[in-house]
Amino acid sequence: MQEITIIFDLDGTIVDTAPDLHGALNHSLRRAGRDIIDLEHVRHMVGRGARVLLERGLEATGGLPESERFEELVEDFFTYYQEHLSDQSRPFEGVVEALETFRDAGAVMGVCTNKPMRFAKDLLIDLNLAQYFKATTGGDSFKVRKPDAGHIIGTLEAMGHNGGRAYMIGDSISDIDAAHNAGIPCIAVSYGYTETPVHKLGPDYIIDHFNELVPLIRQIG
Ligand SMILES: O=C(O)COP(=O)(O)O
Ligand SMILES: [Mg+2]
Repeated sequence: MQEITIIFDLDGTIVDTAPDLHGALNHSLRRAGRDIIDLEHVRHMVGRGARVLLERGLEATGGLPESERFEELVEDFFTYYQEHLSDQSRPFEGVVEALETFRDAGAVMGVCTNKPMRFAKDLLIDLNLAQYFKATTGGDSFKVRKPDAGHIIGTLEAMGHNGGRAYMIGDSISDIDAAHNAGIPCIAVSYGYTETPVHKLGPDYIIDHFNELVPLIRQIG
């Protein structure tokens, strides 16, 4: 494998975070006197960060409250989620093996997520994944975030990218658009949290299981 740089999305791509996001969202919806939402519905709401997730949850259960109340709920949601980041969230099958293989092959790896940085950092530590990544950037690391090219470019810079081959691996339109906006190819996973199937979102390659990633990258270089 030639020297390669790989940027991974987090939620829905390398870690199945939906169960804990679901738990935190329902905690906040109960606080707001709303109905709770089922897991399948919540899976499709993930992708634009925790704040947008809460916004979407409230919109789906009666609408957004006035802004002061909304900010209180955001704070409460963040506090609860911080304490339950890795209760049930686990790496998808094949992820650890692939990261080991890439590391042994000398690939430089990073994480580019729209999740707030403090959650991303703690979650990767909890799951023993932080060791694989040269840099992690969150939805609040820069002035912009995915799908803006600046989030990918900032992540590449933080990884010390030298201009060689780079790939983005993601599950949503934000990942695919961000990669393309930054001029790098995107490999989409088909099992993630997007409502629209990824084949309709224009990725360069699609994998259905993480164990397809190493052979694919070996093949395309
Ligand atoms: O938490 C989110 O909404 C998005 O996170 P992701 O960018 O890692 O998919
Ligand atoms: Mg994602």
